[in-house]
Amino acid sequence: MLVFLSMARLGVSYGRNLTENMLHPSSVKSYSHSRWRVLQILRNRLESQAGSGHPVHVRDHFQYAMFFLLSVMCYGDSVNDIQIKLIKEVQQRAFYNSHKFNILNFWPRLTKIVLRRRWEEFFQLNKSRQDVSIPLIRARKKVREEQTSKSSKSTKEYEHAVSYIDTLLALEFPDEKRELNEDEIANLCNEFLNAGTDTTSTALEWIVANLVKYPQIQEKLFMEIKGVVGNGKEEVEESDLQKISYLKAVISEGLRRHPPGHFVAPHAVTQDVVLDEYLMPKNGSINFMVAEMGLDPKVWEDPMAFKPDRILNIGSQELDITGSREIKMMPFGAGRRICPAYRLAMFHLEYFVANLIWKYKWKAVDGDDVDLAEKLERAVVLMKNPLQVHITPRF
Ligand code: HEM
Repeated sequence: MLVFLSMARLGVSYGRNLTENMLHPSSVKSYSHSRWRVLQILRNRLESQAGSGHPVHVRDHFQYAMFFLLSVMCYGDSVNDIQIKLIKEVQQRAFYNSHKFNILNFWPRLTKIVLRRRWEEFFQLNKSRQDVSIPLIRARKKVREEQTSKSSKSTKEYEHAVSYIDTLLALEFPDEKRELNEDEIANLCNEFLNAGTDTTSTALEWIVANLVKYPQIQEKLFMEIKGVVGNGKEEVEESDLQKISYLKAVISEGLRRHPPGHFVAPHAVTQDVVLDEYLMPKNGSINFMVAEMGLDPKVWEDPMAFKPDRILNIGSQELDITGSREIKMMPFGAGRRICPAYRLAMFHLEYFVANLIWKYKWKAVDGDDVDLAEKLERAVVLMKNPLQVHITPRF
């Protein structure tokens, strides 16, 4: 457990900074090839299920797409389909079992005796993640060394894209004068994938669910995309996205109404603070009710409704989702510990929503309304009844 806790600290001080660096717009741009590749894979998966005549269950396809994309950003472009499936399998097993291990944080000396089996299970699970991660780290290291020794002349931008591992391999602890070891790198990769995949794929499912439930909003979005992209193009390109203001409004409204996490990670109070006559003592643990904020009727009129126009109507003062000017909603947290990948997540949501709506008409399964009931699954709030749809190619 000590290993686990020290990695949590590493995650804060180093992992966070590095995640921010590699998610800088200039690094993100070099992944456009991978995004296009993942979009093709996602479309093939959706179409092959639609072709069977059965409704399409989107969740697994969306999760797979996000695992694929973030695995490439983490381990480099050479990870293959089989490896992605393995990464997804071990990451999800760890994620869905994580609640069982919280208790091990308390009195480790005692739990090592009375909960010996659970400790074994925890180490086993951790080992299975490392067994998948470490060969990928070594493979990436080799690719990088080969690229450097050949001083590769490839003009393909994606072959030079900096992966998360590259940034970790280049790191040296200033005080200890040592590099990160493989276990530490693997743990930071686990954090990267864990924090980024289910959150983004869940947000995608909620947003598409609302576009299925409200076909007039879906149609409006389609027409707005058409106005920018024009006829005859297969892809909504990344440079098109920022021109479609209704798209950003749909995504923001989706995150307001259905933030994937209803809380942020626990924070600590650094000094005694009195708020509304309540004392929050120094070192007290504190959290924020993210979902409640987005549904506050004092801030949002008719808060339960899905109305992207309300975001457009905010006007010239664009909605601030980072909480730097005001806090009306904070799906990514706010302040110093805001999600380091919030721009990337917004960008992925815009890219996939735009391209999926551009390519297909999405309809509810005959006679069914879309049920927006929620279910808490570990830290993420999912659709209780996973979305099922019919899709028809538009062109
Ligand atoms: C819609 C998608 C996403 C949502 C809603 C989301 C939301 C959040 C929230 C609420 C936090 C906690 C902030 C706090 O404690 O104050 C967080 C932290 C974090 N997120 Fe995201 N996130 C998303 C996508 C991503 C992606 C794609 C990545 C990585 C590629 C990522 C990496 C992280 C990391 C590493 C942390 C921990 C940062 C720290 O320890 O300071 N997230 N995210």
